[in-house]
Amino acid sequence: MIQSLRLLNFRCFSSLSLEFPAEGVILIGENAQGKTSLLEAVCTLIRLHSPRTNRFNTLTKFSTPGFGIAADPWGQERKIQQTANGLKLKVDGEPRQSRTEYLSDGGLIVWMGNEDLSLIRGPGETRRHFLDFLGAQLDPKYRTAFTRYRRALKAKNLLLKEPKLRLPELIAYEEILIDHGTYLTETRRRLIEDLSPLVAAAQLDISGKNEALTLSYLPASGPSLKDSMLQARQREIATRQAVIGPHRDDVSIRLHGMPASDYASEGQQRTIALALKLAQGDLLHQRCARTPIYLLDDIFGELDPARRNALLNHLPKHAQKFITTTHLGWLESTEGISPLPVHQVSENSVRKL
Ligand SMILES: Nc1ncnc2c1ncn2[C@@H]1O[C@H](COP(=O)(O)OP(=O)(O)OP(=O)(O)O)[C@@H](O)[C@H]1O
Repeated sequence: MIQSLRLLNFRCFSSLSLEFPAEGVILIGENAQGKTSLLEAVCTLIRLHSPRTNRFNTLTKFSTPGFGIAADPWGQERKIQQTANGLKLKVDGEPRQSRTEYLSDGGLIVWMGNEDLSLIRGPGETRRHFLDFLGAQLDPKYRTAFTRYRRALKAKNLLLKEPKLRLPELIAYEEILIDHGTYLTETRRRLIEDLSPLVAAAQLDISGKNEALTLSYLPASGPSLKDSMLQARQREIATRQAVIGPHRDDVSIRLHGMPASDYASEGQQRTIALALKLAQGDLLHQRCARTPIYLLDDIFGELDPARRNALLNHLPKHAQKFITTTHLGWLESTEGISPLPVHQVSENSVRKL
């Protein structure tokens, strides 16, 4: 839970200091006023990750040298500062030497936005990203394996592009990829097993219908990543790119046994996307001591009252919610949310209504 948030040169905000109640807040404003940026700041501070970009530099306000975010999630004082010399991290005034160390006792986030539809319609990358964001929150070793795998994959791909084959180096990178890739593959398989019943339950909750929703993991390798990689080596050398490994995994999402991307209606696809994110939160809530913070970016205007109410009722009772919206037309027909205070975001400043 966050009680106070301070921003310096973050996106469109020069300097901002806000207080939030335990139950959360509704942030209302016209387009391009900074609503999403506020949610992004919370996500970045807690998970060192922005759902909108992989490049921290883009978070810095134009023409300023760097940004800062500070807040007090779960009673700790956390601060991150992006400077010309990189990212500086502090918890309760003490520097944290690495992102892994900073995240080791950090908090949990569930982000829900309209772009979640791409979990159903988009490329495999979006579904891998969904698993990675969850995996890294549940298990710090997952994040380490992911980072090392990605680094080794980049090096292997560069090596495969060299005019002359350097086999011993290629084999050395393959060993790193097999080691960390196997951890990622096994963890992702378990995540899908654990998520499956939760997604089906959330789907039932939101749609109100018994629509059979199933998830299955589609690894881009056989039962042994090592065997698959060895078998593919000649092909990878010929095509000059690494084609085997968790960077090519996918997740199959089926409604009534048919691929949801091709057969589900737009409304059903939206419901499935919500169910996936709710299940993500349910798993975090079940497994971890802390309740996730829910960042809901402009999704309520799009939902009918029944689905909106079902979604809100599904969230853990004491979860803090940050909800952005461009209008409050939906609020009257929504149960269980009226005590949330409303803050107006306008021209890069925020005031309580
Ligand atoms: N690095 C940056 N420096 C300064 N301004 C930025 C930066 N990045 C984005 N902006 C601007 O910040 C403003 C707020 O963007 P944000 O996405 O937070 O708005 P929003 O209120 O969520 O809008 P919408 O309702 O359209 O989603 C936009 O005008 C955007 O162009």
